[in-house]
Amino acid sequence: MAVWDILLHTAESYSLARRTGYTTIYQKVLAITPGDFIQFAVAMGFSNCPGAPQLQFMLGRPMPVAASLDGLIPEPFDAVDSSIERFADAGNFTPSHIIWLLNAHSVVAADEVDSTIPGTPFDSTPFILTVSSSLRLSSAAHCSQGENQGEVESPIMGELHLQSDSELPRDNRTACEWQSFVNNLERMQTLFPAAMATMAVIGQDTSQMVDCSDVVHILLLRALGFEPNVICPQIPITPPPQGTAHFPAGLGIADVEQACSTAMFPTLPTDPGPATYVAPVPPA
Ligand code: HEM
Ligand SMILES: [Ca+2]
Repeated sequence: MAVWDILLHTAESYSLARRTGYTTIYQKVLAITPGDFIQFAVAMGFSNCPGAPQLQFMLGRPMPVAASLDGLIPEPFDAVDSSIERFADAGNFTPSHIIWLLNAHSVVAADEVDSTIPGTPFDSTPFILTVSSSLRLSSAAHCSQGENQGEVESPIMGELHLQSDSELPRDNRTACEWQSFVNNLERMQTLFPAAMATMAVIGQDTSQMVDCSDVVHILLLRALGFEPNVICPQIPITPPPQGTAHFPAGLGIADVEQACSTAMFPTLPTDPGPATYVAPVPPA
């Protein structure tokens, strides 16, 4: 059975779990807790995107005891001050850590911000983890959306631009950090997984956890009835994108709102052709 077949079955189990109650299904079918499953899915999902570093996966989160309180997770319409405070509360994250983590939004599409257009990407390359910060500095907004709470107009047709992803790159505490990732894949590949490893174990006693980064597939195999001593493939590691960062067709340095006061935005080429349009991603 291929890894992808296993993932497919896991997705089906997940969907079943949502319908019938997490506790029973996670424990009896998946044999891991919801927290471990979510972190496992994150490690697998990100590690399969070209350009992505392999993420650590620690096993051993307990079953949840209660729903999270409202207001702990930053909303896209929150003020920058508030988002910074929430991350600081959660795990001593600095404003820079938030920017490191927000590299994740380079492989994301939104279903709920505007439910009439599910699968709308956050950048022009939703399947590639890119150091794509540049366009979030653009002010050449003309996209027809931008009418929902937490959403602002986007510089690219078909892209959904969050208010938080628009304001953090312009704030003087985070603008230079944001810009520092442009055309610097190595920086992203080092700092993003480091911050993810910290975030993934917030509130956990890591001395009671097991580092399963190299054996994540075994969990799935066991859940599907295979013996866990099967020799499993590693998390697939895809090659990074080649070449330098570039502006999507139709945009360039004139569209960049310079927000970092200590370094100029790098000079980048623009893709040839008509103005970029980003297609929605297929439904999950
Ligand atoms: C200021 C902090 C953040 C805000 C306000 C924010 C907000 C959002 C919103 C509104 C969505 C779209 C949800 C939808 O409509 O389906 C989203 C999606 C997503 N975000 Fe963030 N986010 C933040 C930080 C992060 C961080 C730190 C990560 C990971 C390191 C992350 C990873 C993702 C992922 C993977 C999705 C896609 C989820 C899916 O496909 O269902 N976000 N975020
Ligand atoms: Ca991308």
